[in-house]
Amino acid sequence: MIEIRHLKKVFGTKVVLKDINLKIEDNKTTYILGMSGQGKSTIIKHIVGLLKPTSGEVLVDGVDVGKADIKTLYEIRKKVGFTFQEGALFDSMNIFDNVSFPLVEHTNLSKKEIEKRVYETLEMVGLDSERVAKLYPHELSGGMRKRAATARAIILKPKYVLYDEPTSGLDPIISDKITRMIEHLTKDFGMTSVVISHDLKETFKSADYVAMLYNGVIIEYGTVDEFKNSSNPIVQAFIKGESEEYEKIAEAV
Ligand SMILES: Nc1ncnc2c1ncn2[C@@H]1O[C@H](COP(=O)(O)OP(=O)(O)OP(=O)(O)O)[C@@H](O)[C@H]1O
Repeated sequence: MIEIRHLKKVFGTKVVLKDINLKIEDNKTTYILGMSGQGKSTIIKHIVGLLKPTSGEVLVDGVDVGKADIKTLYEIRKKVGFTFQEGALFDSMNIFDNVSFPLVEHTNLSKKEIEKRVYETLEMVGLDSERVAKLYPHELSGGMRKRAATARAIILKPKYVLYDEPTSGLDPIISDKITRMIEHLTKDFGMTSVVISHDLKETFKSADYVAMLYNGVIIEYGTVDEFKNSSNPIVQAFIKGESEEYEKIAEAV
């Protein structure tokens, strides 16, 4: 399980995360929602140790990531795959080299075994492996690039996968396909997915749990139905996309 306890993060004088408490259930898909700039990416960067908490802790299977030494961090990164918005793939490498990169870095598998695993994983994310392996990222569509980035994130067969806005910039049909891919990886391969999103349609389709971040804390957490029925006015304004209402409440608190 991933557990976040009293996580606080301050950049300079800016308090981005005040007191985050969240348990990510195993083998489920948890969506983290919130307006731009609220700190959603900042939360998941703590899970893989790319950022250190100002205070509080992030535990991955009981191990405190913020206090982990390099060797422990290396083990955690094998367990937690992630795809980030920026720099998801290396532009100068073809898809095969991009996807095989973690295997080359973290394992002693033979060339033949690596090849087998890369091709299998490309198929798992719904890509035609023979066709895309030799292509470069710029030769793929946006949706295909997200799938290839996911292939790289899951190539080490991680227990947890973190997705940073996997459907942003994609049309509704491709977004649906990406959501189905995440569902497939969670349900059929027993992964635990954490998805950062603004996309309510996709969230409501496939989330087991939804957490909403606002003003440095998680203001709502529950199943999709619980979330939709939240009595929190900020959650309701966010769901309805009512900017005036949202700002009015935000100013009042
Ligand atoms: N390394 C950093 N140094 C300084 N400030 C940072 C750093 N990383 C993030 N921030 C600031 O923290 C805030 C939250 O950023 P973050 O990217 O986590 O938000 P987000 O909710 O994921 O936003 P979006 O939905 O737009 O991606 C922003 O104000 C950002 O400028």
